[in-house]
Amino acid sequence: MKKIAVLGSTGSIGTQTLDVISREPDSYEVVGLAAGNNVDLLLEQVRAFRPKLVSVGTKEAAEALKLQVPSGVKVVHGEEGLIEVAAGSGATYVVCALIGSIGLRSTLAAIDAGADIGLANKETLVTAGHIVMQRAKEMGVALLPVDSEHSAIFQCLNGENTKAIKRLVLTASGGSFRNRTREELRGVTVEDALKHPNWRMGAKITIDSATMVNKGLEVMEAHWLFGLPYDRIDVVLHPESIIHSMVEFVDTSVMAQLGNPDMRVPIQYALTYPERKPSPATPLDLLAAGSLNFRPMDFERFPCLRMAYEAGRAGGTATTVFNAANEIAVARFLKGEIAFLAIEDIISEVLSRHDAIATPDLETILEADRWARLEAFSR
Ligand SMILES: NC(=O)C1=CN([C@@H]2O[C@H](COP(=O)(O)OP(=O)(O)OC[C@H]3O[C@@H](n4cnc5c(N)ncnc54)[C@H](OP(=O)(O)O)[C@@H]3O)[C@@H](O)[C@H]2O)C=CC1
Ligand SMILES: CC(=O)[C@@H](O)[C@H](O)COP(=O)(O)O
Ligand SMILES: [Mn+2]
Repeated sequence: MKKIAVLGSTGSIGTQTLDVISREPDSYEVVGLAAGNNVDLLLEQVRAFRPKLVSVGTKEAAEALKLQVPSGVKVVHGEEGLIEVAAGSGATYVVCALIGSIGLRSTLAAIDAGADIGLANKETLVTAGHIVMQRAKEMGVALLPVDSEHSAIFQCLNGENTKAIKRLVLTASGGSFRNRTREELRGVTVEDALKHPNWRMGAKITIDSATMVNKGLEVMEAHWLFGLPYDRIDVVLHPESIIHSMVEFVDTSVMAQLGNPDMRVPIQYALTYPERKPSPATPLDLLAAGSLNFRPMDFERFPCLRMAYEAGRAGGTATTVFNAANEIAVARFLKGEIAFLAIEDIISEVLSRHDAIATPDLETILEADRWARLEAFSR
């Protein structure tokens, strides 16, 4: 039986993780849950899964929750609370499903505690990929990708020698505005931006998908997970989101992983690897799908993806700053403070004011993250 902690249990990935877990109650024991503000849903989860340790965003929320949880459940809060659930709940497997670089320190804490990691929180790798990968290697823990593209690549690789890989091809749906010109992006609303054509996800990643920042973060995530340089990681537009990504090998063979868009499949694979189990997802019917389409990526139309490659190639704190500036810009767009196109302007301006530091230590990364957030607030 796996002892599981879920960081971000009330979110899109967190709730789907608990759905997967609830279908195999004899295989998992939930020992820790962590959330932000959604105390009501967290309380429901506590009642259903009976973890011993839970964390919420604030002290006030923790005080309220303490009055309602069954006796014996310890309630903690804040980033230290996340770290306690990650490293002090007795979990042997931690699902990192927080949104944003707030997931970095708790993911590192889980690795240091020797837990295997199911990693959805891509911002952690973008922010500090060299530290996370090195720490996982030193601790001998598995870092299993949850993100659909990286799970697809992981499944296609299936133990192949990295030397046999020619390139990775990440598929991109194009997001909510894929059929609009740049001119047509002026004045788009938050509501429109939140309508992803294929996936139902949290708000931040849905906006990232529309700006193509999500694919940029995923290129960086692939760089760290699979150890390939940026010129061997490509992106292709695939509006159906049925091929989740591909690997081209040196002998010209291409392996692809296909399936209907349903995150419970990669979540479950990360939990059961190397085994496969039946899934509640709807089986793929290629005859019903009819055709699969592909278009080249247009870096003029999606400048955030170009900036992501540039930041990735610059390396060091450039990717930290790219991510942090984007997090603030997206939060401001969601609050209605800035226009959709201002997201890319903010990322560009903040990056242009930053001199990247190569191979930064954790404190340097946290400092770059703080600096970029302040800069992005003031644009
Ligand atoms: N959703 C998807 O289908 C996919 C998501 N991913 C990645 O997975 C990660 C999670 O995404 P998603 O599930 O969509 O995000 P959501 O916004 O739906 O969920 C985020 C979770 O993190 C919690 N959280 C946010 N801030 C804090 C904080 N400061 N302290 C404690 N908890 C916090 C939220 O708690 P609360 O709601 O209680 O405030 C919630 O549980 C992201 O990195 C995303 O890029 C990758 C592939 C697909
Ligand atoms: C489900 C998942 O993994 C998301 O990251 C998804 O990839 C978003 O789709 P696009 O970024 O391709 O629109
Ligand atoms: Mn993805």
